[in-house]
Amino acid sequence: MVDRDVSFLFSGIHFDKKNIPDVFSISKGKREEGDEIEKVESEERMVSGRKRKRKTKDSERVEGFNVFKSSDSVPVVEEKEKVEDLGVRQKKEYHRQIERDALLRKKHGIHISGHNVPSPLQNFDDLSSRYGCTSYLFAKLAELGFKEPTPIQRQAIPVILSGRECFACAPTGSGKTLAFLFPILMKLQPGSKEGIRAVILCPTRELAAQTTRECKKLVKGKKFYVKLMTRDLAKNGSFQTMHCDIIVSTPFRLEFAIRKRKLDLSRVEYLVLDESDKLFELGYVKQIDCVVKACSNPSIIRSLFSATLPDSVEELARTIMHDAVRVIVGRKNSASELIEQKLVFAGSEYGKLIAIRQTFSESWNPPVLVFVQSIERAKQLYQELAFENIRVDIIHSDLSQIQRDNAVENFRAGKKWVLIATDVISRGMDFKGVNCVINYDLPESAAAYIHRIGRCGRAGRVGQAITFYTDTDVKFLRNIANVIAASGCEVPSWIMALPKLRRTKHRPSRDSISDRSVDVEVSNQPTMKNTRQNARRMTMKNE
Ligand SMILES: Nc1ncnc2c1ncn2[C@@H]1O[C@H](COP(=O)(O)OP(=O)(O)OP(=O)(O)O)[C@@H](O)[C@H]1O
Repeated sequence: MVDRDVSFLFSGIHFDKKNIPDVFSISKGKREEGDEIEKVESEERMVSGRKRKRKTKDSERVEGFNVFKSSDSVPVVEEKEKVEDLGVRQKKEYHRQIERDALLRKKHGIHISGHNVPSPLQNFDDLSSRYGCTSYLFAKLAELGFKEPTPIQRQAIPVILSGRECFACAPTGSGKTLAFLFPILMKLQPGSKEGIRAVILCPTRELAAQTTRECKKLVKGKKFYVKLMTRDLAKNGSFQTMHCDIIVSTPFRLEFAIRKRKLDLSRVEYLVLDESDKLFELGYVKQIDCVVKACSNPSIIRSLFSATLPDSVEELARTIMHDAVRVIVGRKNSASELIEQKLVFAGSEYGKLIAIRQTFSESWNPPVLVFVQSIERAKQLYQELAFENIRVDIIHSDLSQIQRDNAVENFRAGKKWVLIATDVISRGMDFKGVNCVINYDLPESAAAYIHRIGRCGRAGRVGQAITFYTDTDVKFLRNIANVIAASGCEVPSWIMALPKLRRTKHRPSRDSISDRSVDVEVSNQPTMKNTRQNARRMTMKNE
C-alpha cells in the first residue's frame, strides 16, 4: 500500500488513504523493461479537487426505454420514467427487452454492472438501426471481414455510444480495440477543425503504433486525422497548426508534449486507457494525471480496457469514473480458452535450452514467440538460436526505434519465424498468425502470463502456450497454474496443491542461458520427484 494520498489521478477525486490500491506504488527511479519510461519520477502530484460535471446529452444516454439494471438480474427503470408510468403495452415490451438483453448477454458470457446499461448489439446492423452508424464505417466492417460483433464489442460499443464511461475486461484477442475505436469514430465527425477530440493511451510504442494503424484503416478515405505521437512529434510538432482529430500515444510522450509544448487537450471528448492495469502499474501515475488534467472538457468520456483487471484497479475505477458501466466478458482475469497450455519442467537454465530445441525439432509450428525476463537474457538466447537453421529475431527496449519496428514488421511479414522478446510486446500486440508462445522464463505474474500467451489464440484461432519452469520457479507456479486450470487445461495435482502466494512478482536472478555445466532431465510430466532429482544434480554439479 502506498502510504500517501493519491488524490491526483482523475482530477477532482479524492481517495481515502486506507483504500489506496497498491497498484499505484511506483518503483522509484526504476526503468521498467518493456517500455520507454526514460525517467520514472517518484513524486506524485496532488491535484486540487475539481468537481467533475458531466453534460451528457439526454438523447445520448439510452436508446429505447430508459431502462437500467443495477446488476445482471435486477432490472430497474430510471427515476424519471418509472415502470408504473408506462402503458400496459410499453410495460410488456420493456420486460421483454430486459429478457432479450439478459439472454443475449448470457449467450455471450457478458456480465455487466452499473445502472441503465444499454442493450447489447444483436449484430452489426444494430449500429445502423439503433445508432445511425454512418455508411462508410459500416462498410468498413464488411471490408475487414467482420461478420459478427465479438462479445466485448456487443456491449462496450452501445455503452460508449450512449455517452457512458466504461471499464471493460475481456480476453486477449477478443476485439477490444474495435470496441473502443468504433464508437469514437461514429461520434466524431470527420473534417472538424476543433483540434484533438480523442486521446488513446497505450503502455508501449509498438501498441500505440498498432492502434494508430487500426484506426487509420477504419477511416481510410475520410478526412479524419489520426496521429501517432512519435518522439519527433512530441519534441518538434507544431501542435497549434497541426490537423489532428485523434492522437494515440504512450503516456510519457503525451505528457512531454502537454508540459513542454503546450499541447491543448481541452476539447478532448474521449479518453481511452488501453491496457489500463499496465498503465497504472508501470509507474505512469504522474503522466496519466497530467493527461487527465489536460483533458479538461467536463463532458469527456473515459474508458478503461484490458484483459486483466485486478481488484485494486477495479476498485479505483469504481471510485473515479462517473456513472461507469463495468463490462466483463467470461471470467475476469482469465486466459483465452482457445489456447492449449502446458507447463514443462526443464530442471535448470541449460535444461531450458535443451527443451526449446526439442520443442522446435518435435513440433515446429512457426511463427513462434519466445518470452524471456530481461534484455540480457533475450540477447543470450538469440546468440544460442541465431546460428541454428531458424530465422530468428529479437526485440527489447534497448534497441533503436527502427530496429524495434523492423523486428515487428519482419515477424508480421513472416520473414522471421521466431521472435525472442521481453515483455515489451507482451501486451496488445496483434500478430495474426502466431501459433505458439513459449515462456522461456516464467512470467512474473498471472496477469503477465495471460497477456504473453494471449499473443496467440486470437480472433477465433487456436494457439499453443508452453511454459518452462525450473526449481527456482516452483514456489511461484501456483498462480499461473490456476489460470491454466481455469481454462480447462491439465495441471498436475501437486502444483495445484502448492501453497497460494500473495501477490508477489517473480523475477529471480537466473544462471546464464548458455551455461552448459549442468546436465538435466527435461520432462513435460513434472513431478515432485524429478524436481528434487534435478535439484540434487544441480547441487552436486555446483559443488
Ligand atoms: N468482430 C470481429 N470479427 C472478427 N475479427 C475481429 C473482430 N473484431 C476484431 N477482430 C480481429 O481480432 C483480432 C484481435 O483484436 P484486438 O487486437 O482488438 O484484441 P484485444 O482484445 O485488444 O487483445 P489484447 O488483449 O491482446 O490487446 C484483430 O486481428 C482484429 O482485427
